[in-house]
Amino acid sequence: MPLTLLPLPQAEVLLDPDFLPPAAAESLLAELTATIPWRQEPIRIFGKEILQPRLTAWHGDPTAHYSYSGLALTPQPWTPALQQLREQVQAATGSRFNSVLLNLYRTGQDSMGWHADNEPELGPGPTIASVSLGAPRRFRLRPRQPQEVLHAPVSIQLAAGSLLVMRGPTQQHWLHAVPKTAVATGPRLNLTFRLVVGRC
Ligand SMILES: O=C(O)CCC(=O)C(=O)O
Ligand SMILES: [Fe+2]
Repeated sequence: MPLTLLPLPQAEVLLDPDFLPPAAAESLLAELTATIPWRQEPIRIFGKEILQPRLTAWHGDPTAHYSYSGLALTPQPWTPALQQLREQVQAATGSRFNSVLLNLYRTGQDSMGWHADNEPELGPGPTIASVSLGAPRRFRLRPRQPQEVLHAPVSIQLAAGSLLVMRGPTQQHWLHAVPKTAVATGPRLNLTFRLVVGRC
């Protein structure tokens, strides 16, 4: 199925629920879970140091430096599996990416809080392409200023093999999150492909 534009104001969010065939999604999940050097990074929240509620990794071109929630991330090199997925995602989106952030949500207790991917390194109106593997989880979107963008929060079930694209004004006007769930949930692995532009 092709990418389909979701009818959201001040946003360009596209979804292909069947980007990867189930068998390909499953073998990629097994390979990445086993071979990626996963880390649980500390972050500062309200002046307090805690560990992120998920495992992460950052891979990309050597020039794609990035900071994320106060962390300075130097990319690990592309692995053959990540490079192949990058090419598939580039072909499907018509966009170029030089890095990928991987998030491993080990159980339903792992999560990602409300945020926008609006770091200066991504430039204005960034395109972010998100591939999900493993257990389905709810991806939530809500307007940053509900009095300006009149729309209720949106909940999208991101299942294994799905491709979600956020581009154009999305990060400027909307926030997104992956909330915890009390439902017993196996691991979910998400990859967000990004284009980091150099700072001068
Ligand atoms: O896990 C997801 O679906 C979202 C990940 C995300 O928002 C991010 O990496 O910035
Ligand atoms: Fe994000």
